[in-house]
Amino acid sequence: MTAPEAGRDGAIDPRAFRTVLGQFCTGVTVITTTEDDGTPVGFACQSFAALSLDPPLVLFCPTKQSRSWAAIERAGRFCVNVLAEEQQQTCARFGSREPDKFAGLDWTSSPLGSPVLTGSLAHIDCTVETVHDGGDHWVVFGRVSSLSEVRDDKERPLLFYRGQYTGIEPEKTTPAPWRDDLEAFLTSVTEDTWL
Ligand SMILES: Cc1cc2nc3c(=O)[nH]c(=O)nc-3n(C[C@H](O)[C@H](O)[C@H](O)COP(=O)(O)OP(=O)(O)OC[C@H]3O[C@@H](n4cnc5c(N)ncnc54)[C@H](O)[C@@H]3O)c2cc1C
Ligand SMILES: NC(=O)c1ccc[n+]([C@@H]2O[C@H](COP(=O)([O-])OP(=O)(O)OC[C@H]3O[C@@H](n4cnc5c(N)ncnc54)[C@H](O)[C@@H]3O)[C@@H](O)[C@H]2O)c1
Repeated sequence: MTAPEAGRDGAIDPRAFRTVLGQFCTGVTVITTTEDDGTPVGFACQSFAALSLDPPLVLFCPTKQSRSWAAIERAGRFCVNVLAEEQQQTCARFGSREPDKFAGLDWTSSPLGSPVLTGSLAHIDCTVETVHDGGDHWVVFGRVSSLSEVRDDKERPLLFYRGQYTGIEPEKTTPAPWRDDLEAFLTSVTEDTWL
């Protein structure tokens, strides 16, 4: 496959951007909050990451037109639901413009009052800390208020890769052999250790 070319003025072609950035496989989250009247709100979000351990911060990037972000900004709080492999349909619904994304779904309230989707792998309850400009998106830093239990180490995450949903192979619920080396790398503490 030939490399995507930049436009004549050096601009990056949006399709090429998506194709190349789509090589970066991630998990998927649904980020939720509630309106003042208690109406639940949420959207599918791939651009989520751990940011800081001390203080405990996470980040996500909503598009500037997002009505879910407008609701989160008003509420000042949100809950990150880390999706499990079985939640593909849920993800598709929260990635759509369906008017009632919560219809027929089971959910409970987090300690801060944001929706926790039943069946999620984990959830992270946050307050909005700061908001930064990110082109056509905002970069939102959230302060972690509380963390869920981890359900079961046999559960597998939903993944998004090349613009499609995928998952970890069924038999791969235990660490691969190379994992020992990775573990040693991740747990070695040096001045520039990230985690
Ligand atoms: C796997 C996956 C990962 C995703 N990751 C992200 C992510 O990281 N960040 C992100 O922002 N989105 C992401 N999306 C897309 C997002 O989930 C959907 O766009 C979702 O519908 C947004 O919900 P909302 O309530 O914020 O949007 P809505 O406010 O319901 O709008 C949906 C979309 O319509 C457009 N829109 C809204 N209002 C207007 C208007 N007045 N005029 C014109 N257009 C308008 C916007 O582009 C908006 O994103 C992802 C989707 C999927 C499936
Ligand atoms: N960061 C985002 O806002 C983001 C991320 C993934 C998907 N989406 C949206 O979800 C829908 C489904 O996506 P698809 O099946 O067409 O996959 P796609 O082929 O558009 O996505 C491939 C990759 O491109 C990037 N990407 C796509 N849309 C982006 C955007 N608006 N801003 C920044 N990066 C973006 C992501 O890294 C994604 O993994 C589309 O409407 C897409 O815009 C948005």
